[in-house]
Amino acid sequence: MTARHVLVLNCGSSSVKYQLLDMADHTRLAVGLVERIGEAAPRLTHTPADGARRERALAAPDHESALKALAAELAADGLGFDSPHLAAVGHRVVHGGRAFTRPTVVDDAVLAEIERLVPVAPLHNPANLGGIRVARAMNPGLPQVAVFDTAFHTTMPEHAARYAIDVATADAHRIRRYGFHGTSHAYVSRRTAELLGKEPSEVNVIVLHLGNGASASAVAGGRCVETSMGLTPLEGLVMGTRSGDIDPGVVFHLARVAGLSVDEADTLLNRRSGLVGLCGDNDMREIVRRMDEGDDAARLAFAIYTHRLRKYLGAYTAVLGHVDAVAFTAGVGENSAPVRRAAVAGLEVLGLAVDEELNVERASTARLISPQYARVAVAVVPTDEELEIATQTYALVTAANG
Ligand SMILES: Nc1ncnc2c1ncn2[C@@H]1O[C@H](COP(=O)(O)OP(=O)(O)O)[C@@H](O)[C@H]1O
Ligand SMILES: CC(=O)OP(=O)(O)O
Ligand SMILES: [Mg+2]
Repeated sequence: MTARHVLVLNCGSSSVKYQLLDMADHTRLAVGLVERIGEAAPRLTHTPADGARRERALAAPDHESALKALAAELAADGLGFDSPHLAAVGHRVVHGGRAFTRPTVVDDAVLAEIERLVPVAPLHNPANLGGIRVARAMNPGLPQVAVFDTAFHTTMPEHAARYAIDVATADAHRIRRYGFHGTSHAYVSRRTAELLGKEPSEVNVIVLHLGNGASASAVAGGRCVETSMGLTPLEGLVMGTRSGDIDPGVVFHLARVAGLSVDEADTLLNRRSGLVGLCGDNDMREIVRRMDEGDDAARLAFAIYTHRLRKYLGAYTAVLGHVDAVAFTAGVGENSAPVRRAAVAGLEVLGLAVDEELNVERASTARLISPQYARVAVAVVPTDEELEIATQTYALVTAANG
């Protein structure tokens, strides 16, 4: 019997998302979420293959008890960490620095390197590490594979990855553009090539991953050459709660004039800025609804968000020289026709336009929304980070065993 199930774990600071996939046909055997870890009233939601959702409150003050609880749910269906069908656990690890350019089977040296990267990803890597350690303890014989958000971006040329700051300081503290959401950018750029009937090596694609976190990438012939997130996931596009691009002088001003500590400035820019800072909401559905009712704050937030997208489309067109497609993905990119319309508005000069009838259609599969005559294809391409993590994990462990 071949073990061909892969459990994918995405451990965030206050949540654990998980999926169990059968790699023979990519069916989801279980999908679940533990949320509000370390906060009041943590909850677990578990949906097995038959769709009969189970929910329960959880006394989970930490990631360890969250993982034990999700393992118990899986075990109840005979799919626990000791299942003979389970080939590996694939972990989303946000920061892999420059060391990790591909998925990696975790051993003590790999754990130590991920730990070494905590100072450049203090919000993400500790939770990712916790997930790996607990999963390993639950079944020490099972391969644990780390799949890094940063890996896809390690092909960026130095002139895109380096900031124009003192080189010695940058090197001493590993300050450079790493980029994130790489698993999604890789998957979506590949799917976009497929949609065009081409090989990834034949096309240049701009991917706009617009979820709660949001980032853009320029992908030339299947390789990332530029991306909007930087040392941390704070740079670039306007996000749900993060500011994206800002004059670094703002931070000095907040410290010297507004009297904020470094941690307070960090919290302001990461958690109380972006859409939520501008209008009090970070859900794009709510913002569009308020805008339609004439709400000025919502209208301005939407305008700032989409203005930033147009700037990046222009910049990345210049970086790539020739663009075959722009792909919208993640929660906002896949679902918000108004955002897609506004993001390309006025960019006919770049060959960009959407066909409004196609744009407002609702579908869950990859599709083109540009008019037939358009020079550049505009596409909506649903991302699937879990499937991509599972695929990379399975490929690695089957190659190792074969
Ligand atoms: N139908 C919709 N219309 C507009 N925006 C939507 C819709 N559905 C989801 N979203 C947006 O998607 C966001 C979440 O995106 P998602 O990719 O799931 O985020 P993440 O994985 O980063 O948590 C929500 O904050 C919401 O703004
Ligand atoms: C890196 C990052 O921004 O991730 P997320 O979108 O999951 O917050
Ligand atoms: Mg997501």
